[in-house]
Amino acid sequence: MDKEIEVFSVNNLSTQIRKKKILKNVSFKGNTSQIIGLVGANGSGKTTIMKSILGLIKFSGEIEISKINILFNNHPILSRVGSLIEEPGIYPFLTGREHLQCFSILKGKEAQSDINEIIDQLKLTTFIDEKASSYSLGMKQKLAIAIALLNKPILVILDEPMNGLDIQSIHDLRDIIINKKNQGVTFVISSHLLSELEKVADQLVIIKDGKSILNLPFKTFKKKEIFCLITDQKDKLFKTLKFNNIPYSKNETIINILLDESDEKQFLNLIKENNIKLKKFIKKDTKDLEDRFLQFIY
Ligand SMILES: Nc1ncnc2c1ncn2[C@@H]1O[C@H](COP(=O)(O)OP(=O)(O)OP(=O)(O)O)[C@@H](O)[C@H]1O
Repeated sequence: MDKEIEVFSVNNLSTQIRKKKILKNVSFKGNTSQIIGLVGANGSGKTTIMKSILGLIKFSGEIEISKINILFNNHPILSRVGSLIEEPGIYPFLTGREHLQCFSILKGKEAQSDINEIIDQLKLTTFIDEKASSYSLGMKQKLAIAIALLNKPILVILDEPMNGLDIQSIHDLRDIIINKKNQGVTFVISSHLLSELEKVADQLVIIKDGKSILNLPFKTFKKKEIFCLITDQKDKLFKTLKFNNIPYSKNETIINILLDESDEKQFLNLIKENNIKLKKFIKKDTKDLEDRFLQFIY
């Protein structure tokens, strides 16, 4: 399978709710068999991004799935997109199987085998014929994931899919995601469980205050060092960082950058060449992935 085929793209996505800017020029994309991990603090804008891709809210910018433009309320390609956003919408008076039947757009034998395969893979057999009113939080979550995987989607969007799942179920879900990815499905998954996300995601997109501040392979994020900088010539520094494709995050005073350790000297030369004076330049010690994430974005 050709892994370079683009499945979706988000370009300069911006949204506002009652004059409050929520998303600011977010851009990223996903190819066939790629899993994009969306990570960010509470309220950073992950769910809003997912809702925009699904055409559920108004936005400016451009979103394409399979080269077809997604607009608010006009999204013909979405029959090929599975999603779980926020609370799973489950009807208490229907059984799990009836939910799957309602949401299936396939017909006859194809629909039946799609439903049976998903029940099997997600290990839903013991409760799928019970009414959903008797389901625990985790069971509802599993059913909602099953609905998202119905209809042989090309793209699956999962907002916090591990919510409420036990250890075995998280393990099973991971296997299913990887299995589907190997069959060519693209995923966008948000999670606060970095160590879980790391096990499946290829690409890491970090969202901070409605902006995509980092978009790089997960492995690269793990490998690179974080350096902390302070300068009075911020604009000049940002220009240099952008021009040289050096990932950075910033707050009022501090700028964090990601570099290969071996590139430290080269970077300092670059700073010199651009006549930028640094007041501080130190390598941060990071214990693990979580610490690395916290030190980079805050
Ligand atoms: N319906 C709404 N009305 C007003 N503000 C909203 C609405 N929906 C979202 N927001 C605001 O948009 C911002 C982004 O919210 P969003 O739910 O996208 O964040 P998130 O990254 O998914 O957060 P979490 O990790 O807590 O789920 C927040 O500041 C939130 O308060």
